[in-house]
Amino acid sequence: MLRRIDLRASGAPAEPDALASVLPRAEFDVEAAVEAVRPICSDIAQHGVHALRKYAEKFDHVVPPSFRVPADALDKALHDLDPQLRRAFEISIERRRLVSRAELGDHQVDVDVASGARVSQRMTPVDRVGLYVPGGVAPLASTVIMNVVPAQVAGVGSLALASTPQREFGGLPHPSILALCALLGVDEVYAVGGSQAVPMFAYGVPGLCPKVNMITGPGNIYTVAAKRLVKGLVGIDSEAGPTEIAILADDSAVPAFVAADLISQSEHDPAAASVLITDSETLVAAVEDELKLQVAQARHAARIEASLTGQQSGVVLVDDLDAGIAVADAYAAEHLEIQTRDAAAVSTKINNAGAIFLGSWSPVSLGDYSAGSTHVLPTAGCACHSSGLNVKSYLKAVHVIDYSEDALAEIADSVVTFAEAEDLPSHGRAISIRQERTR
Ligand SMILES: NC(=O)c1ccc[n+]([C@@H]2O[C@H](COP(=O)([O-])OP(=O)(O)OC[C@H]3O[C@@H](n4cnc5c(N)ncnc54)[C@H](O)[C@@H]3O)[C@@H](O)[C@H]2O)c1
Ligand SMILES: N[C@H](CO)Cc1c[nH]c[nH+]1
Ligand SMILES: [Zn+2]
Repeated sequence: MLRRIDLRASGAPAEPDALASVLPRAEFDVEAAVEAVRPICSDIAQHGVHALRKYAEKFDHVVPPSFRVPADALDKALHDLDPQLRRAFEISIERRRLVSRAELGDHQVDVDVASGARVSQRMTPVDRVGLYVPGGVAPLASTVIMNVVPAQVAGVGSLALASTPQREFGGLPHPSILALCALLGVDEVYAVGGSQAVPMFAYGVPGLCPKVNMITGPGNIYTVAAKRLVKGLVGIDSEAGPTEIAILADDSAVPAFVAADLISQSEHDPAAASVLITDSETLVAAVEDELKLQVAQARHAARIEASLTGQQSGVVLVDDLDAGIAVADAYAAEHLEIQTRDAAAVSTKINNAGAIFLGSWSPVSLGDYSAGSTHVLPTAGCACHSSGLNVKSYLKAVHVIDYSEDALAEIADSVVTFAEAEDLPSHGRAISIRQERTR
């Protein structure tokens, strides 16, 4: 089922870039999708609600009676929430909040670089954030938690949240998403799908949604492309697109677990990527057998099969564990599972991954819902430069500079020299004028 990329004894490229270029990746990438969403973004910027209606009809096949979800719909969703599901939500919130508070840490910086010369750093939250929760393929209620909890812990003052309108629910987002918003105290909720919600948040829509300063949350390739387009006008978190799982495994891995974990992430999207990296032919054969059995029993078999057989998925065969580590690092997976002997030790050799799951008992699905970690993670190789969504994503570092007259005098010549070297003498003058005044 999985295509094979055999790097054994072939002198696999040593440089990470060259190695990455022979690994499985999607053909239709974010850059390609940018051209599809560019006109949508400018249409919404110019024509607001009118354009939102047009694209809701086209992509979501329902036009909500009101794009802003009424307060009573939020209350009703929470009231009607199944108690067992509510308990699962609460556990997930509790764990994500515990970890978020720890992420906040103690970031007070006050440094006296010389006598009377102090540089401090204050962390300030982004004022207003637009959060996106995917709902096109499946209603990802857990993504409400992954967005809202760290934003609240960071102290973001104004939170707006959007998710796809659902025909089945009269154009409202899925009730489980609304219930979680109510549970977490988010009352500004929109029934707007990803490639429309991003420009709505970025430009603002008069009479509906005030502009935000930052947009976070995952989505399909179009949602991610829209975020790339508006980046700069607003802040964005990492590009968290179609899900990826890479599993680095040796012959100690349990084939049924490996297959189940590959399938679990393929369930998200025909464009999702599932990659097995191993030096064991025996494991590959056993995983293939398991895939056949397990895919046949899966509710979303067609979607899973499309993902597993797509060119973004595959088995990468390597000579040994060290070669596997190099492949995993070059691939920079959103999720990397390590199912080898001494997985913890192996993980210390990995630099590039959105999140790392150790051993047989920490599958990605656990992280998706209830581990306490984030599930909004960088995809398409972005894990080599970006982090998953966390409390710090919503904070800005502001340096505060406080020098006394004597401390400035002490460094004045140095600054003037530096300014001259850059041919910016007026910069130097702003220093020397102060020295003249005080003489
Ligand atoms: N990386 C992460 O952290 C992470 C987390 C959760 C989910 N995901 C991914 O999120 C995605 C969820 O899929 P979804 O479809 O439900 O996402 P979604 O909610 O982002 O997409 C639905 C929206 O896509 C837009 N759209 C659809 N077709 C379009 C087209 N042809 N042109 C322009 N826009 C179009 C519309 O706005 C539609 O409302 C999956 O790919 C999943 O793997 C990623
Ligand atoms: N695996 C997804 C992150 O890529 C997150 C998710 C939400 N629900 C289920 N899974
Ligand atoms: Zn998932």
